[in-house]
Amino acid sequence: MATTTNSHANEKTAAYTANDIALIVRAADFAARKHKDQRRKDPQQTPYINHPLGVARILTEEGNIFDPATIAAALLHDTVEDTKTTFDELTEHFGPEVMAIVEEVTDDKRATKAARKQAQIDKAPHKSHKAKLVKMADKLYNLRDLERATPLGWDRHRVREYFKWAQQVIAGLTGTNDALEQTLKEIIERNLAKK
Ligand SMILES: Nc1nc2c(ncn2[C@@H]2O[C@H](COP(=O)(O)OP(=O)(O)O)[C@@H](OP(=O)(O)OP(=O)(O)O)[C@H]2O)c(=O)[nH]1
Ligand SMILES: [Mn+2]
Repeated sequence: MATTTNSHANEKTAAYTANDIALIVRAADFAARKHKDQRRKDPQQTPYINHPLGVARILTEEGNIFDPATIAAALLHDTVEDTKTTFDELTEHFGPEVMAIVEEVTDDKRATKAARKQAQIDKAPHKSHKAKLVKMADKLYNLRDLERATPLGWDRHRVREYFKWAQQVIAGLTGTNDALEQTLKEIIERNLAKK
């Protein structure tokens, strides 16, 4: 575990502190307030906060990841990209490590959509271990969401293109977490096998 500051950070038996629990609850509360007026693109218009909460759950329950900074960053991962939150605010409330993970998974909204999509493919292999974990869980959540319900305005072609693009991004994230990689491989193969 060379990439974690606490060598037990991913073990369920590690001694977590009051500060660790407080950090995670603070992140969940902050994200809920920042995303409060946003909805997902599914026909039911699910509250947006379900997504960051689900990404964090994928890390704990499927990835066996319990590093507090990684879980806090998962909860906060779309706040800068999709709300008015700044990186300075994240540093102020959550410290430089959590901010830096969120920064690594935040697209540059000044770039065109095509450039952002290509940048995710190109930059994936160079991300830190913790950022790769958050990115894998983010993709897994979104692919499951696509399998469950087609976003408003999307057709089968667009769904398929998202699966193909996600496969390319994920190719650059491998060697990070076996369980998440296996689950991603299965959902992508199952969906790209569809006509
Ligand atoms: N599958 C799915 N995605 C939804 C839904 N509602 C919102 N999204 C978000 O839409 C983004 C994917 O849609 P795109 O058309 O590719 O991207 P865009 O929003 O930037 O235009 C994801 O952003 P992201 O989390 O930042 O990830 P990504 O852009 O890295 O894929 C995902 O979280 C939904 O109902 N289903
Ligand atoms: Mn996301």
